[in-house]
Amino acid sequence: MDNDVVFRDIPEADIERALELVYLAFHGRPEEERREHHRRLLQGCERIGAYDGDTLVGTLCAFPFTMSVPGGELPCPGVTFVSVAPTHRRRGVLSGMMRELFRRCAADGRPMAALWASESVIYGRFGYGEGTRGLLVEIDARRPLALRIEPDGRPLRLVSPEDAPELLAPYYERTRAGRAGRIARTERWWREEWLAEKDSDDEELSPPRIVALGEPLAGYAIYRTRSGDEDTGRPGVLWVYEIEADSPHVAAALWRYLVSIDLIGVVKAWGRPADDPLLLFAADRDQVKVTAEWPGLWVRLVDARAALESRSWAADIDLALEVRDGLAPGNAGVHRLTVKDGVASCRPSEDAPDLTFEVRDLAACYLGGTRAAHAVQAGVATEHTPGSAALLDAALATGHLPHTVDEF
Ligand SMILES: CC(=O)SCCNC(=O)CCNC(=O)[C@H](O)C(C)(C)COP(=O)(O)OP(=O)(O)OC[C@H]1O[C@@H](n2cnc3c(N)ncnc32)[C@H](O)[C@@H]1OP(=O)(O)O
Repeated sequence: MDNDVVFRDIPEADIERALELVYLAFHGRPEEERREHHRRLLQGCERIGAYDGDTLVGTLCAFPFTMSVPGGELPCPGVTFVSVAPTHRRRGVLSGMMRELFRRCAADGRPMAALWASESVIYGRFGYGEGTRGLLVEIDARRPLALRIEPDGRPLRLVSPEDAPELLAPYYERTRAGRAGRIARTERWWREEWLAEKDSDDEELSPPRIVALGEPLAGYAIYRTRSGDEDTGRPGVLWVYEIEADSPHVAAALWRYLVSIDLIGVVKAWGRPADDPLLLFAADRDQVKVTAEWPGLWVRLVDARAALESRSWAADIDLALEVRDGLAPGNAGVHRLTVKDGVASCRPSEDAPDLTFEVRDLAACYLGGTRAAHAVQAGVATEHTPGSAALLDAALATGHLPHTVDEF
């Protein structure tokens, strides 16, 4: 650790310096409109800086999110704008900022943190585990979508981006309760992150289009399109940003609509969950292909006992869990997890452990997306009492896999 570096709040007056450091680290040179957007985001964030004397050499910011967990929700810093000056790399600056974040979380009762990683290799060492996975689904749109089920026959309607938050936000809140890993979206988040006129990564894309089905709303999709190029033969592309539906029949109607739009050769959906019903109700899996897969949200249990007590459980259980954690000392050791009539208690224990996890693997299991038995089979967790991983999995089971497309 670099002893000359101190970790403290980045005051408002240093936001401009923080942005310069972030652009330096990410090799960016955004236009003023984008910088202004970043400025506003940073103003709303908790901001931890690493200062070498007066020089800002590291930033770690966090959105004050509330995140769904099975059966409830938790306050959850959404870690973002992480950067270290090229002159100060690999001297423990990020490690120091992370420790400072965990110290603050433990002090003010925030049992978990989450982030999206620029590189998957970085955050496991800090105890973050893969909380959600995303699939890239590509659909050949030169022919109608072949379906095994009947699509909902009710009419579809287009909704303007201006009117969309009022219609979609209450619906999204309901889906959030059924899927762990989803943040509560503010009106500003809807307008600036979801429904902005321009896509920040690809300005060639159309404004967002919103299609809705049902009154009251039974499902919606948000998408953008890019026209094809006759000279090069590049097909028109439709990017699905979000699709949510009450039933597989509503989902089928939305997907069929998206695939049937004229002058579009391919529909691509980014970050779909592995349990997307489309993958089962599509009649021709040569038409609907998963072409990539990656970790989405990385989750950190800063106070594992509080986090375990805060989620719902699918079965009663009584196990001694050993957790290995070098960065959040309160987590390290054996904890007796008892779930009775759906209510969990988790206490420090002297018992011999039934299972041993690194905190990152416990975090991966926490939202329900990774099975403890897989962690044992992969050799990254140890089962001391035969059958205990299966018992834990039965208790952790959720109706839907955790999933989010809110990248931050
Ligand atoms: C949530 C987000 O914002 S994701 C964005 C992350 N930021 C970026 O990718 C911007 C460019 N990169 C950077 O600014 C820096 O390299 C950072 C922030 C990734 C790392 O900062 P550093 O201060 O160098 O990390 P630090 O010195 O604390 O590293 C701790 C350990 O992680 C390892 N590590 C850090 N970054 C990386 C990496 N990109 N690849 C592999 N290992 C890494 C270090 O080697 C070190 O390992 P050790 O403990 O075995 O010695």
